[in-house]
Amino acid sequence: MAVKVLLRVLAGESYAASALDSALQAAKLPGRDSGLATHIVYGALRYAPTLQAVLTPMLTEDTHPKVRALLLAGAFEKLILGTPAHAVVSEYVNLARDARFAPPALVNAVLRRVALPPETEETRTALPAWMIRVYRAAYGEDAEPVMADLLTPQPLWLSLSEAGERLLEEEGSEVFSGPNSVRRVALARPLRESAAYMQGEAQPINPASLACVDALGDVDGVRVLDLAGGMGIKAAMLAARGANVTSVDVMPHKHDAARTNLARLGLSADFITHDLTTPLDLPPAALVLLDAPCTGSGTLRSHPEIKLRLTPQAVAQMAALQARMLPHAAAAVAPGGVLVYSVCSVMPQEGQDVIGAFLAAHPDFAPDPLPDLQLPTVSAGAGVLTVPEHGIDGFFIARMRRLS
Ligand SMILES: C[S@@+](CC[C@H](N)C(=O)[O-])C[C@H]1O[C@@H](n2cnc3c(N)ncnc32)[C@H](O)[C@@H]1O
Repeated sequence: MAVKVLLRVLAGESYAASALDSALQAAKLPGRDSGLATHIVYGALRYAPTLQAVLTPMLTEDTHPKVRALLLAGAFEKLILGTPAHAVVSEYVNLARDARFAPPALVNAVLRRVALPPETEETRTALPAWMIRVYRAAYGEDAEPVMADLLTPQPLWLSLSEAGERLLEEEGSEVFSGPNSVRRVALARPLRESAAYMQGEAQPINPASLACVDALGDVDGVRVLDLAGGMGIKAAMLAARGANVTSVDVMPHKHDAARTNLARLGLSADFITHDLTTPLDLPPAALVLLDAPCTGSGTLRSHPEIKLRLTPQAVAQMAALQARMLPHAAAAVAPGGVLVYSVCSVMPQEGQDVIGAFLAAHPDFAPDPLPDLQLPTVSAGAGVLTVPEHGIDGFFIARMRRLS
């Protein structure tokens, strides 16, 4: 199952999370087996650049993607997970033969021979040189532990009410501490089957994602525009804090998912379908959040496949889209009001550069001090970057005030 999921993700057909989720739901594996399948999929993707560097010279250009996916999983088990080599070889040869996935003799030869490459920065971090430079520039001395952390399994973060915490513990889940109202949780059963989730007492959210909401300050009783609101994770947090939320996104099906999720949480918001690269015809609001579409480069621990696809050209394209959306978000801010811009990316082009160019062209806006985000951050131009360590995502967050 892990190999089939890897095949879909490597072909660019799906993100790992959704491909794995549907495969796990269909397969109904016992808990330990689904844990192992999850570990193989994410681990193989996290280490893929390093593992592919040693596998590729042993293959030919026309080696089938199925064979590549199978060998990637096998190499991960042998070289990173530390499964005994003879067990990996025999299991993957059987799999290749029984599932008709690959020529067994090839699998046997490659998995016997494959070994870790000599250590360089790139093989150690499983990141391309240009991304290593981005991490070093953003985090300085902290870059090394940050990049090491990106290779480890991602914890589950839940925003929990007291009742939610109690319900999870009653089911045998472990609830650990966490920043803000978010807790790190080790689940005893799938989240969607837990009473806490079904009763609307738990919402998955990364602490850095919640920090974007924190950046708005006190929202209780305030009308808030949640621009690029997507499936409404931040809209839910805003509504839970008493905001009167209008969520805008270009994709109507995301509104449906957001409405369903808000209803589960006993919350509500208004939804507007609109392309934010064009003017937004809404009365100005005191608080506006633009959580812009981005490359997701700050989420490599939970979405390791992103690093396999990301190119400097894709970063530039995303930055151009963000720069087109920001002035329309700004026009929706009432005089004296606040605009928060956030992206789950650590690329300077999508964060500080977009904001720097915006502020230079809009003298009616000025950087405004951020409230305490309760997370480690480093400064990045007129905003901050959260430090993507210990399972916290890397977000760029800037807060600006409209002066007139
Ligand atoms: C980072 S996601 C938003 C996540 C969301 N704020 C949340 O917390 O759940 C970015 C969103 O931007 C939306 N988007 C992309 N291009 C857009 C456009 N031109 N106009 C409006 N929304 C757009 C995408 O559909 C996506 O939902």
